[in-house]
Formats: sequence, structure tokens, C-alpha cells
Amino acid sequence: LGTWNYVLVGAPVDASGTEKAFEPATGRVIATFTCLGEKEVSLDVENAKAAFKIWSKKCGRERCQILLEAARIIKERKDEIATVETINNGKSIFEARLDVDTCWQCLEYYAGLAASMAGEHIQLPEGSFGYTRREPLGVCVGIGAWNYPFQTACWKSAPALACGNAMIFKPSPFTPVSALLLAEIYTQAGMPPGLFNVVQGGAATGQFLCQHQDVAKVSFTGSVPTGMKIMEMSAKGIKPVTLELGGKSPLIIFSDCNMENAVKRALMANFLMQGQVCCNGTRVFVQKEIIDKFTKEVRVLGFVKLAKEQGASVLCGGDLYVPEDPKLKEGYYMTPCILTNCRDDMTCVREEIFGPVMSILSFDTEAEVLERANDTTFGLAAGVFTRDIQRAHRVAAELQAGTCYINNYNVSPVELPFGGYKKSGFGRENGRVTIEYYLQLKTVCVEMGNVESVF
Ligand SMILES: NC(=O)c1ccc[n+]([C@@H]2O[C@H](COP(=O)([O-])OP(=O)(O)OC[C@H]3O[C@@H](n4cnc5c(N)ncnc54)[C@H](O)[C@@H]3O)[C@@H](O)[C@H]2O)c1
Ligand SMILES: O=CCc1c[nH]cn1
Repeated sequence: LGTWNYVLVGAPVDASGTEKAFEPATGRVIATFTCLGEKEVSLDVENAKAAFKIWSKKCGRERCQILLEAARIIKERKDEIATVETINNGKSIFEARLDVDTCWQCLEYYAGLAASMAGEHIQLPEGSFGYTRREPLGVCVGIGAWNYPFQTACWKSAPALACGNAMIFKPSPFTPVSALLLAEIYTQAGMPPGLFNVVQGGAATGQFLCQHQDVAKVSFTGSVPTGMKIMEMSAKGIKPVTLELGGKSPLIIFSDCNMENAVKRALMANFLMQGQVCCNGTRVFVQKEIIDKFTKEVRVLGFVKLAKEQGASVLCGGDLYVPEDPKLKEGYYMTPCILTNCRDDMTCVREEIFGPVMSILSFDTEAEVLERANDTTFGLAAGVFTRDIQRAHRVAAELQAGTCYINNYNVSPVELPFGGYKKSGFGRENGRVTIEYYLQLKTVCVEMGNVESVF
């Protein structure tokens, strides 16, 4: 790929230094970029405001057409986007391609909704009436984490743009590259310049964006500590905020489950994307009667899966791993780790590790496992494996999590809302409900007769 130097908005006038982006597989520097300062951020907001004026006047059908064209281009450029993502993020090309699929699907989905957004007509006495208009918020800011760089940019921008907003997106400084491809694609599809802008930088640049008086909303994906700061800054400006934060999600496996499915999905719930998925089911509660069988099977399948990927005999221990290929010697690797005999009070069970580490915990009864599963400050996701349909729904209803999976884990169809309970955040991405987070409601009250004064 060579080395890139991106300066996105004119010449930097008060930029706060540069950052380097790496290829985790080899450790090489693939991009150097300027972290934008307050003046560039303001210039970007001005550009976005100008674009918003044009875009917000378009009808839903017109916005739909442009989003559909962008979705088509993403499909056409799928391999290129996935390759960039793999180089910069380190995920496998197979997973990166799946991510890109979720992105064009997201654009298609919100394109479909764009044309159907409508208010209500309400009849009042004496022929008077009211109606509601669903209006965009203005310039929205999206701030992303590094684990799903292109997907996060799409999941935030598609509903925002479909609703008629502009968006300024700041990717993580670890993964600054693929969001630029999205900006290029949106422009190619026909969006006005400045409607979707990418701003590079770290915490300081993020703060300038959140604090800008003309920013109407912030949608943030990242860790709980940063989410708290974003919420504080947004509160000062009375700005609505969406927080998509971390988790430590429980996956409950009852003894009556289909063992093969439970084992396969427990692996997916922990080792997808090197374990760096926010909703991973890293606390695996297994009912006592089957814990020995489950532990044996999960290890066997783990060995097989890894052996296939790496072509070698594999450890299951969370050690640093140095590949034999000399090109990969400077990269960042560890072997997947399965911990058994865990207790609820252990740090590995309580805190988000954000790496390939599965903790297996034993339980006896449904009531007990529910109490233990919910005993966390997080509430992003949860899963249950059982053949008992009543129990499946009873448990899903009791789990304190924004997404509950029954007999599956770690699927994120764009049609279903995704987001957290408790400290895992609030607001949603995906699904019809997300348009509520990018629209404001105006009531128009219309008098058809004469009016009196009480004075
Ligand atoms: N719930 C979800 O949908 C979801 C999805 C992906 C990742 N995550 C979570 O993200 C975390 C990992 O991502 P990370 O390490 O990049 O998170 P992070 O909180 O360190 O950084 C996220 C983003 O915030 C920016 N940032 C940092 N400090 C800031 C500040 N003071 N003001 C404004 N912006 C600031 C960073 O530059 C980055 O772009 C994990 O906890 C993971 O669970 C959640
Ligand atoms: O990392 C969390 C976001 C996500 C979950 N599944 C796909 N993307």
C-alpha cells in the first residue's frame, strides 16, 4: 500500500501533531496522518453545514437513490475495502469481507426507510388540525473504535444521512484508512461535498468535535471510560448522544442444548475477530452435568479450527505467538485462550479483555445462573442455548442485555436494533428504531377559525 499522508481539510493551521497507523500483521507503518486541531474541525463543521442545507431539502426518495448507488459501489469495491481493512485492522480477509457485506446491506436498508419517513396528521376541534414533521438534527458527529472501522462508519452514517443529516466521522487513530474510502464512495454516489467528512485524530480532535456548538448530536462507539467523557461533553451542550460501549456478556449453556451448536457458537462468541468484538460472550456459563463434555469438545474444536487456519499444531494458552514467516515476525499475535474453573469474582470474568479469552463457569440452576449472568455493570449482549422453548424465552426476558441470542451468538443483521443496557450504553444502531435517534419531531398547530384574547 505504500505510505500515505492524509490532510483532509485544507492546510493544517493548528493541527496537534501526526499519528502513524500500523499493519498489525507485520508491524510496518502504513499511514501517517495529521491530527486535526480546533480550526480545521470548525472548517469541517462549516462545510458540513453547507452540505446539510442542500441535503436536508432533498426528499426521501432522492436520498434513497444516492444511498442505493453508494451501496452498489461498496459491493463493487468489496475486495478492495476488505483488503484495506485487513491490512490496517489485522482481521482475517474472510471476516473483513463479511463486514463489508453488512455495510452495503446497512446502506440499502436505510435507503429503503428514507422514502417512508413521515409525520402524522391530527384532527382538532372546529376544523383545526395539527401535523408533525420529522426533521433532521443537522451536523452529527460519529466517533469510531478500531475493531470494525468501515462497519462503524457505515452503521453510523447510513441512518444519519438517510434522515437528512450531515455527518463528520472520526475514526480511531489506529484504523484511520477505510473511512476515507467511504467518503470517496459517498461523493462518487452523488452526495454534496462535505456531507460526509472524515476527520483524523485522537482524543483532542474528538473533544473539539463534541464541544463544537454547531454539532447537533454525537454517536460514539468505544470504551466505557471514553463514553463517560463523551456524555459529559454532550451534556454541556444539551446534545443527544448515542453510546455504543463495551461489554462482558454471558452465554448460558443448559444441559439440554444441542451440544454441537453450543460449542460451535461458543467459539464464534469468543474468537471471532481475534476476540475483539464488543458483544462477545466471554462468560460462558455451562450447566454442571455437561461441563466436562463441553470443555472437552470446545478444546477439540478449537484445536481443529486453529490448526486449519495456521497449518500447525496449536496451543490453547493465551501465549504470545511468533509466526515462522519472517514478514510476520514484528506483528502482534497471541494464541486463543480457554480458561476453565473460573469464579465470578476473578478479573478475567469481570472485566472486558477485548482479546481471544473465553472463561468457562459452571452452574446448577436457572435461577442461579440468571442472577450470576446479570451480576455485571455491563449489559450489551447475552445468549442462551437450550432445547426448552419456554425456558429460552423466560431466560431471554430476564437477561439484562440489549441483545439476547437464543441458540445462536454474534450475528448482527441490519434489520435488528443493536445496543446496550446499563454501562454498555444507550441508543441503538441498526433496525428501524435508529432513525428515531437522528430525527427531531416538530409539531405544527393550525387554526382554521378566528382567535380570541383573554386580555
Ligand atoms: N457497543 C458497540 O457497538 C461497540 C462496538 C465496537 C467497539 N466497542 C467497544 O470499544 C472499545 C474498544 O475501542 P477503543 O479502544 O477504540 O475505544 P476508545 O474509547 O479508546 O476510543 C474510541 C474512540 O474515541 C476516541 N476518543 C478517545 N478519547 C476521546 C475523548 N476524550 N473525546 C472524544 N473522543 C475520544 C478515540 O480516538 C477513538 O476514535 C471496547 O470497549 C469495545 O467493546 C463497542
Ligand atoms: O464490536 C461490536 C460491533 C459489532 C458486533 N457485531 C458486528 N459488529
